[in-house]
Amino acid sequence: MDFFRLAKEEFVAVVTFSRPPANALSSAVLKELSTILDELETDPEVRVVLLHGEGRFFSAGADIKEFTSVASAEEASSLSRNGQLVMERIERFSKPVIAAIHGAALGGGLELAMSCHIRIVAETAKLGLPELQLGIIPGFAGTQRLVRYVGFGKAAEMMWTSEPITGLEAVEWGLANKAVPEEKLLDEAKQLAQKIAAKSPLSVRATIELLNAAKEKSFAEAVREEAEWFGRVFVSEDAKEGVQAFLEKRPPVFQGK
Ligand SMILES: C/C=C/C(=O)SCCNC(=O)CCNC(=O)[C@H](O)C(C)(C)COP(=O)(O)OP(=O)(O)OC[C@H]1O[C@@H](n2cnc3c(N)ncnc32)[C@H](O)[C@@H]1OP(=O)(O)O
Repeated sequence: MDFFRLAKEEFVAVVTFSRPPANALSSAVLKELSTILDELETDPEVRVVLLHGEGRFFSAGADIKEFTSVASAEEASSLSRNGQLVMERIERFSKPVIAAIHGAALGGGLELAMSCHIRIVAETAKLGLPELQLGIIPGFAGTQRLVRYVGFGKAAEMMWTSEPITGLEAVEWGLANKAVPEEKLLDEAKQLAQKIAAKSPLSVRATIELLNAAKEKSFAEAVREEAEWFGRVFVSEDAKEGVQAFLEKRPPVFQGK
């Protein structure tokens, strides 16, 4: 691996993005991230993925230096589509993906963070979509995900001014779950990851599918799916264990079966 390091701690895979100086998202980075996701998806020892950046930033976005070799509209569209597919893969990943964001998550860096299921931010982190400053637009689905988190007006303002918001503002605006002092960021994110990893991977997976269903299906269709998932999960060994543990007044131990 050239751009990421992987450490597994008690069902949590900590994925460290390390591409100095800015953790810029080149095509090669996106390809490697995809390969890592393939590996983590089938690893039974991994129940939650925690993504963070090494160095000064989570990620300063797509690799601007790479843009100079993009010659045509078709090539640029394909760069955008390729990034969108990786982001979509993360949003649909069968295990929770948490982003721990410090320094800056700008452009593609914020688009990556927005495709994760949960964002924990450093209070002082800067989050923004500054692409219009470069005379371009967000291309890794940022125009669509940002508006879902913060609404039309704030999304428009963030893009049109190119000005980032702080981690604290991101929580106020609904873009991040929790803001903490930067020195506590990784610990807080790991604690959250551990809490989720203690749940049954089957019920967690079902909720990811259902949360994503809200994105594209009608309410009626999605709640029908909820009932189907409810049935599937209800007859699992983990469901028996959860109920038994409650009755025996002890914490459940889930096996993912
Ligand atoms: C479809 C997706 C599209 C996109 O994502 S477009 C990109 C959107 N992102 C941006 O526009 C952010 C660009 N970067 C910045 O605004 C600033 O940088 C920062 C705020 C992140 C940091 O500013 P400061 O602390 O003054 O540092 P520094 O000297 O500007 O950057 C440090 C080194 O990092 C490189 N760098 C920063 N961002 C990128 C990037 N997105 N792609 C490639 N390189 C980047 C710089 O060039 C420099 O490098 P060197 O030390 O060699 O001069």
